[in-house]
Amino acid sequence: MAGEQHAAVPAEAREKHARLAEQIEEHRFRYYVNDQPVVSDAEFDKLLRSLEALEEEYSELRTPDSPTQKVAGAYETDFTSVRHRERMLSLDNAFDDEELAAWAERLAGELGGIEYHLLCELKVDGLAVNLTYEKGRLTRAATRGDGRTGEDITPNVRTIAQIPQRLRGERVPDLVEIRGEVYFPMAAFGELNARLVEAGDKPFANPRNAAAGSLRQKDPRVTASRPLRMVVHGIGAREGFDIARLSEAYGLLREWGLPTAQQNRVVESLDEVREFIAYIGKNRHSVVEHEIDGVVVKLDEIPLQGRLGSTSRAPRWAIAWKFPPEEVNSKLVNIRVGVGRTGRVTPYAQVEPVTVAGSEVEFATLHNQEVVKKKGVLIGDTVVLRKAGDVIPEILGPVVDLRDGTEREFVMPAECPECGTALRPMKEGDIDLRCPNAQTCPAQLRERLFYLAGRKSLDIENFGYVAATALTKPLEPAEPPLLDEGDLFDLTIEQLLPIRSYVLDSDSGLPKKDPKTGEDKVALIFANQDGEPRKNALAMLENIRAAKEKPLARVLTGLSIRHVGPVAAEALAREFRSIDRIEQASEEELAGVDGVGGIIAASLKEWFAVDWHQEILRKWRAAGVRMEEEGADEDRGPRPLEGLTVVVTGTLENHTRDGAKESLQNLGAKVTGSVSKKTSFVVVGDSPGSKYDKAMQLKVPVLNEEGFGVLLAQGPEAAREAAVPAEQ
Ligand SMILES: NC(=O)c1ccc[n+]([C@@H]2O[C@H](COP(=O)([O-])OP(=O)(O)OC[C@H]3O[C@@H](n4cnc5c(N)ncnc54)[C@H](O)[C@@H]3O)[C@@H](O)[C@H]2O)c1
Ligand SMILES: [Zn+2]
Repeated sequence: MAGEQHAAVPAEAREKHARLAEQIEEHRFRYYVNDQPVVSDAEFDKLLRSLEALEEEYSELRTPDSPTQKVAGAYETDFTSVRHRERMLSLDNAFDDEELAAWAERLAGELGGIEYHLLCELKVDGLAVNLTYEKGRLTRAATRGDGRTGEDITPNVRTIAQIPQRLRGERVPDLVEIRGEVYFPMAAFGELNARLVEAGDKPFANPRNAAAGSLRQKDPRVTASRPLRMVVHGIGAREGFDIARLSEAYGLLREWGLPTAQQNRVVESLDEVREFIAYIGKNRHSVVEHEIDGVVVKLDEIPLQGRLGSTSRAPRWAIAWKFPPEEVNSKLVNIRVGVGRTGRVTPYAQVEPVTVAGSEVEFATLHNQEVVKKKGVLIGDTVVLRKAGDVIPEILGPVVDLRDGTEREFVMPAECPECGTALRPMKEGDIDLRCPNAQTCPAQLRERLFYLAGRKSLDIENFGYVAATALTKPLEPAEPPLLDEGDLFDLTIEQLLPIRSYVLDSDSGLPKKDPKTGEDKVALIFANQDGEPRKNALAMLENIRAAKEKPLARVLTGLSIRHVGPVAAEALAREFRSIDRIEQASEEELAGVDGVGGIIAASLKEWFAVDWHQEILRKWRAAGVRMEEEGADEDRGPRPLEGLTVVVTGTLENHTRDGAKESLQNLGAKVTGSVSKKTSFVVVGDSPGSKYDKAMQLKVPVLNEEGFGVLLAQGPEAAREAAVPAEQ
């Protein structure tokens, strides 16, 4: 019989099975014992799936000791092994809706008409732990191990503040096994790796490994120093209490002082499960402080769970919906540095292109040279790359166990990669290094031009990264048409036609490659092959010309004055109505403008004091760029409230908050958000809150809506008469 079955399986399939099984076992060992996996979970899952597919085809290969049939984790380790009273299982997975629906259908079939509920939970990406409480006291904590026996980690678990040593409340049972997940909060992960690297220890590749590695320490004092947390998500053996629904059990667990999840939801239909999955999928990074790799759907009725039972590795009454992986492993090919608009020099990682969370990733930011050090990554490392939603891709950590000695440390360059100027921190003590050549560094100028042409500033169409690069650092002619932004509005088509430059990829900003030669692609940017102007070059010039007429706030934004973004520019333009007036205003006057403040005021003063900035203004003015709002010189009418500072709080009956503010500003008053001794009046409507109390405390005159009317109509003297007298 056995002989016949063997004959049915081709030798290659058998070999492939053995090879895969061995690989899987090795990865499991690295993952569960060393806490240092060398492949991503997605890659691991793929291996396991191929093994399953093979066993699907040749069922003889599905022996009880196949990796597909076991809860992984029967290893000799440094810890004493302990037997769980009830088995700890893994979960079956659903990777698509079809698999989920098939599970739900099977469930309904087996229950044949009995009413039941589904409990949706988050799948916590941590490590499974079993807590045994006897007579309410925590007597043992263990890892899952192979599901029957795990590692005794009691002293380590006792260091986790969130886990009660003693259950509180009235209905504490004689015995209960609590199952849950210990995790490492994402936000604390970088800090831990930085500490490890500094101490010369191996950094962790991701938070899940950090959780496992921190908990499985020989010395519990080390565990105690790590910010581990836990969520409970199940019950094992129990004596002395009975409960009908798992969702109700969680309520009880919470009363006992155990950390249960906040997001669990009981539903009745598969469609509601789908809704929950969709909602969590969308809010994966905002609902909790830990990583989640999916949603677990469980049959809520505990007696019915028993009826369905389990396979050798997983319950039939639950299923795990897996989210697309956000972590992949890739090779760190190089660390390059980029120069930003303000000259800040930032290292960034270039990895072998990989697809993660639906998009291809080739670059990840590294922020500064200290971050590179703290992450402990070396050029040539295999690294764990994370792309979470719309967030910029990030390197979590290196896979240290794959190093072969050829990796090298990143060295921050001493000179600007674009203009060769020696880099330095702007202020003493700054971590960030900058290229001090703000005026003509092609990188900084390119970024400024790109910003100036952007939607928040002058919004110049046909003027993108390619044009900005070509105008600041062409390959030909040797002298670029723009050495700073001063000549922007004087550009002519004759200047543009001969420019040859790299053809940049709009995503990466790097030169495209010529498919034939493999070299960086170089071309005429503004002219076609016959040397005639391209349509979009002419359009760009036309749009630059038209931009001269844009409102003052946009022109101000386009000057790339530090901290002066569109909002501050708007406030400045509204208040002063011309660049000259802004320049002439004192630092105090500038700082007093709502939406401006001290930092921006100082930055403006600094900016106007620089010669080449003045030269830009001179050239722009000569070219006809708008330097003042229309009617700026006309009489603005009387300003009877000039010099007053007013706070408006609470709801007014006859004015909106903005309306009240505007009326005050039109009459020359300054409107601020917080009450101080310098405040002239506080206008209060209904439910005014703490600002009213503050006004009373500081004895600032308080106006009700009627008093506010007096202020607008008759001025401060009359308003003071109408003010609510402050408490003495
Ligand atoms: N990268 C590697 O080399 C490597 C090696 C081995 C395993 N792994 C990874 O480990 C995982 C496989 O481990 P597994 O067998 O534990 O399966 P699993 O992680 O897919 O699911 C089972 C586990 O989910 C946990 N869980 C989290 N939230 C839960 C909840 N709300 N309710 C119930 N259980 C919950 C439980 O602890 C349970 O043991 C996979 O993600 C796999 O990729 C990776
Ligand atoms: Zn430079």
